[in-house]
Amino acid sequence: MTEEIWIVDDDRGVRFVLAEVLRDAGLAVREFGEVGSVRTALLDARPALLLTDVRMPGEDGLSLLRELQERGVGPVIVMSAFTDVATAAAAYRAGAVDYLAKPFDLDHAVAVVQRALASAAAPAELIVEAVASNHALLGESAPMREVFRLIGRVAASDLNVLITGETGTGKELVARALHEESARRQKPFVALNTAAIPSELLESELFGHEAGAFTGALRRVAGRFEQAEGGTLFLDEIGDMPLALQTRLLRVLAGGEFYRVGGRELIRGNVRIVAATHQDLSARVAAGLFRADLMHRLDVVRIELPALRNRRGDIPLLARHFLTAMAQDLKLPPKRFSKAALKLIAQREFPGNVRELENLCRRLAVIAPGSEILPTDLDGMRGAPSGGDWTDALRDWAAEALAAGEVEIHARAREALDQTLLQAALQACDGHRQNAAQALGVGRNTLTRKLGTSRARKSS
Ligand SMILES: Nc1ncnc2c1ncn2[C@@H]1O[C@H](COP(=O)(O)OP(=O)(O)OP(=O)(O)O)[C@@H](O)[C@H]1O
Repeated sequence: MTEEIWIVDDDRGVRFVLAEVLRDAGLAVREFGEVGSVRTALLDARPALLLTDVRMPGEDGLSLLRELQERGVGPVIVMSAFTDVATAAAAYRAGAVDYLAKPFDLDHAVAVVQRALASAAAPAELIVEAVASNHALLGESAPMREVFRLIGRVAASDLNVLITGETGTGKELVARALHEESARRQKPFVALNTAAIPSELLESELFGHEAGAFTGALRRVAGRFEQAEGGTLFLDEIGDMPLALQTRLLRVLAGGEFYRVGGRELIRGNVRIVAATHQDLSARVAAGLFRADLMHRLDVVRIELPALRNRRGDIPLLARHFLTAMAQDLKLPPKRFSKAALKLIAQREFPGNVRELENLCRRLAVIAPGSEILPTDLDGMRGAPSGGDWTDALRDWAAEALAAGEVEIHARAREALDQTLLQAALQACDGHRQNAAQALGVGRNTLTRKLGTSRARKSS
């Protein structure tokens, strides 16, 4: 008998089109509208592969998935319209080999099924196929799918995680997702930014203090460790932690016990540590600024968040999400991006990463006049001054001029700079010298003199 693909979905339409396209691909298919009938069928048959929706009336697909996992039935591919990191992580935890975000492209669905069948003999590598959502952590690029996969894998464990990535790449969101996906989710998630707190206060901030421990300590205060009891403590910018405190933290992590500042009572804590840094921690270790043993203790699992410029594929999804969310938050009429505007945005550099994109969308939601955002709305809306383009060109020019043995290149460059700025300002101010001088932040006389020099040069 040909081995069958089983499709479990309460939506008859989805079952129908999926079954059709799989049959067209030469596969045998059997359809189920609910979990109960799958259970009955399992009494005398086994599928080659099972595709199941996660949310169905009555029993859901995830409990079926767990059950199949225990009985060694698989592989299973999960389908869901709730394509957030939480659903993806839960699916992988329960043993799914792949994930299809609804609505899915049918060719893509066939490819995913064929790939799962091909690798069914070998232990399947878990891949998030397409995760797009209106939940917190968004992304559909390959590097972000890898991040989701890691979150799904390690969230349930108590392993310490180190999240690295440039500023604004979403490190705190990942820390929260790790917490939300863990058994600790009912307990507190406590965040502490090590760089934002003066070093002399950091110890009592972390471990708390007793009344009278230092001047001004009137009452006993619980530190972040105690506040996070049973939950997750997120230590942001860990690379900036002073060395003395690193030693103390290491001892606490090794022994699981600590004293409040000025206290005698030994406190035993049960806290999962998730740390983050935008710095190269190994370089800090090499420079003697960070303890190697502490790094190893924190860096049990590492999640590296890619810079936004290295996952430009995520920009349209994020931009649309931020624009809609901002309009909703601010109770403004909804706006959307024109294709051309979105294309321009996706080409930007974003040194401030997702945070910078979020800020840009916030401004567009408020400022752009029409309901459709056009390329012209982006004029003058730099996330951060780039400067990169022309200074790069200047550097190349200088390198060439020097290589060619030219002299007095500084004077020539200054002259070119002055003239370029002057002409741009005059043009912007319709030739009005006083306004142009003001716009540039130079005196009118300076402007006239500089214009004079250029004329004198040209006529000589
Ligand atoms: N993948 C993402 N999906 C949706 N929002 C995101 C994503 N990544 C970042 N953001 C948003 O961008 C902003 C910055 O994210 P977050 O604070 O997590 O970055 P960070 O890496 O911790 O930054 P820093 O190093 O400066 O503390 C937040 O408002 C966050 O909600």
